[in-house]
Amino acid sequence: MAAITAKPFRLALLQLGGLTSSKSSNISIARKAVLEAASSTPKPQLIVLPEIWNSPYAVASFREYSEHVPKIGSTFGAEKEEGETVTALREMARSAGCWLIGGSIPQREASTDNIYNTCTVYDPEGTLVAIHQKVHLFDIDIPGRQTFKESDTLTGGKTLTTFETPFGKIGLGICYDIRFPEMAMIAARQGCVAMIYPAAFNTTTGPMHWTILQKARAIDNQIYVAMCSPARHPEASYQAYGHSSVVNPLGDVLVEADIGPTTVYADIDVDLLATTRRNLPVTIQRRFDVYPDVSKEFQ
Ligand SMILES: O=C(O)CCC(=O)C(=O)O
Repeated sequence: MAAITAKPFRLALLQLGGLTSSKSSNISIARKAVLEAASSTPKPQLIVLPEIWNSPYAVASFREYSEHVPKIGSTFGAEKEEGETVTALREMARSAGCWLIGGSIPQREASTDNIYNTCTVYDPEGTLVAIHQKVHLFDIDIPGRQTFKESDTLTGGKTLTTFETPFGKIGLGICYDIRFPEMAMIAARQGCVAMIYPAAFNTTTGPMHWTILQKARAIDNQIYVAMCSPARHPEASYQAYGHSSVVNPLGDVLVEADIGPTTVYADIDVDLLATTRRNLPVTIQRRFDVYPDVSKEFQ
């Protein structure tokens, strides 16, 4: 188990409202919210946007709204080909002077023509520091209530993603990824202080599982867990759950939005990570020598 080296930091989750089918208007909404959060006191070090905020959350829209995402390490102003949302996100991070988890956007990979649900992360200079392509695609069918099949348009990512900041290592997932506990466990064991999920649950599975999943990932792994949703929009084809929230390593909900547009803030107390792990030492009591490999059992 990698040691956690982290410093206290403040997290802001932007539950964007008023999103429409206009990408440029959605970018303006995001920019305004990022700059407002950055000018709040105390200033947050890390700002998070929700899942698929620049496009309608609809399988039929992802290709039309998709953009080119350049390579990790690419710097502000250096990429001529990148999509307009990536350029805007770099500029937001720079103007805000904060780390920015840019929610997720549809990404088109030119070499394969695949479309991904992709989260990009920027440092305060606007350098692209991490890219997470949603690994577990949201394909569910609850008859009469919620049916969605991302795999009609999207391809699942093939890698897990963490990134380093001056205040600690952060693990990334996107929405449905939270249902797969291995991702959070691996990130925690690699030294992450938090798992952060841009997300957009719905009004069926949100009330069922949104909070309990965050608590489960937090308690299992003794880390912070955050999910950032868009606000509910009565006219949208997909009704997002809202309720952006942060859960601490003990499983307490530190902050939870309602359904409307808002920004919620949480202070990440790294001492609590150490105390929780000392008092309830499950992280060092795991018996990997006993657990069989069950990865083939359900195939
Ligand atoms: O897991 C769920 O219930 C919702 C997931 C979802 O909405 C998504 O992955 O976009």
